[in-house]
Amino acid sequence: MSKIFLVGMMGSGKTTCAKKWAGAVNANAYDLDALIEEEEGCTISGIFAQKGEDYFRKKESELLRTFAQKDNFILATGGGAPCYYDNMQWMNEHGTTIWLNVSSGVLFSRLKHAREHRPLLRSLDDDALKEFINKKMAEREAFYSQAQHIFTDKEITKKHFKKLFDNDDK
Ligand SMILES: Nc1ncnc2c1ncn2[C@@H]1O[C@H](COP(=O)(O)OP(=O)(O)O)[C@@H](O)[C@H]1O
Ligand SMILES: O=C(O)C1=C[C@@H](OP(=O)(O)O)[C@@H](O)[C@H](O)C1
Ligand SMILES: [Mg+2]
Repeated sequence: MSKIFLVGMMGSGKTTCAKKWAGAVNANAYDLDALIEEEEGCTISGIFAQKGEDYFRKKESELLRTFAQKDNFILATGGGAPCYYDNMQWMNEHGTTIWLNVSSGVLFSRLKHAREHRPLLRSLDDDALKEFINKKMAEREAFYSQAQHIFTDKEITKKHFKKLFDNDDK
């Protein structure tokens, strides 16, 4: 049974990879941000604006814990999820964790075109975005590095992902 949690910075590809990789392990793809939006009937940006980040973090942690009752999934978490409450420890205790460890240059090139839906990035110009990425990576690395598996840029492929679980079929 696969219980897989993808963690990493905004723009590392968690949402994209969960969808692309789910089939490789016959699992269902979920996205924590999408589940929060569904439950709140509001976009992530709207939740941040109307209820604040603390409220969002609480919801995020609560919804994460509903995965204790699920099986056969690959969950794309939000970039901040491992860094609040004891979420990272919880994920490590309940499944397999993978850190998509993408370099800051690649994150910048992706995020500069994808600021709109990310409330923490919205108001940043290019220089401020670069600074934000470096600062957040430094702060969050202590959490992300607790993941059981670490994929660096070139390893972030379906083939590399599938290899991790090949033994499960035998
Ligand atoms: N392996 C990849 N190669 C190139 N672009 C990617 C890759 N993975 C994701 N992207 C792009 O990067 C952006 C952020 O991806 P997303 O999956 O939303 O990341 P996250 O959920 O980690 O924030 C999107 O525009 C997506 O199309
Ligand atoms: O890094 C963060 O604090 C956040 C990342 C976002 O998810 P993605 O990592 O999927 O962009 C989303 O949860 C929210 O905007 C906050
Ligand atoms: Mg995402």
